[in-house]
Amino acid sequence: MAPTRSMMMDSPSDLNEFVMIQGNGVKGLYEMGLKTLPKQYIHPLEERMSMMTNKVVPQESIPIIDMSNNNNNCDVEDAICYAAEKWGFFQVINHGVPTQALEYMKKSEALIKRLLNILMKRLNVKEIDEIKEAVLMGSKRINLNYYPVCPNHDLTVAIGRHSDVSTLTILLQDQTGGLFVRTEDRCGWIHVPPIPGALVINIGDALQIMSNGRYKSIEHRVTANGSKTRVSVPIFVNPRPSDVIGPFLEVLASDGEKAKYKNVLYSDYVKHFFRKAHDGKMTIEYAKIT
Ligand SMILES: O=C(O)CCC(=O)C(=O)O
Ligand SMILES: [Fe+2]
Repeated sequence: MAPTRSMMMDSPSDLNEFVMIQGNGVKGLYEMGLKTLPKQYIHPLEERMSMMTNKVVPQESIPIIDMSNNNNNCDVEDAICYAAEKWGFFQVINHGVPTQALEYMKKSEALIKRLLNILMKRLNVKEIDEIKEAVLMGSKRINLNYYPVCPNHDLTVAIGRHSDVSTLTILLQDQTGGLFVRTEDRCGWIHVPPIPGALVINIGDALQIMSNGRYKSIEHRVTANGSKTRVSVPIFVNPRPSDVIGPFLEVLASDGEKAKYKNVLYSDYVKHFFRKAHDGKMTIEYAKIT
């Protein structure tokens, strides 16, 4: 029997050629009509959501913050800073950003600045001057993530456990669901339910470092789905590659706090992240003072 296209996909080099080099992605595999998951995508047992060690905690939920609550701006600021300190993840509604793609990218700038102003004020950074603005949001990247329907979806993950290397990430997701955030005790996962019109905000490693650990960059992952496709559009707000990041002096000066992280060149930090497969929160160890 002549080998079929799907049989060829069992060979790691053919699969790599088709998905990566020819740029077809996993979308190409889906369109080919594969009925079973190529074995290279099968994840070890301990990474699968079906395992007890990965239990979903349905009663927990990340905060949902109404940004239009202008009568009491202090409440909005408190809610954002508390969410950034405790959860590292929150959803915002009534944020003033249109959610149609191109407009979303253009108009997100004002929301990013508002969030960073609020978060900086709490760190004793009174003003975001040009230098601070560059280090906080000097470069941005937008991704368009398409997650096709996946055969044997329980044997794999769509995106493995990781934390983002950004300052902040702003994410627009469709109504499929599947994004999970690590619980504080690290024993379970909390689903981030799609809310029409909402944006998901998370703190990235760069802001965890610059805030000397006050704001948390939390591990998250995306599960594969056996019946529905999923689309998400994250905007990663980053320092520039040439920036050196470390705890802000204002944070350390406030109460003589000791630096938990050393100064690192941001491009080195990002290189370190991409040097290995997604592995939870391991990247930040690179900047930790031990
Ligand atoms: O698609 C999602 O919900 C999350 C994507 C993500 O975590 C990432 O691109 O870093
Ligand atoms: Fe992420």
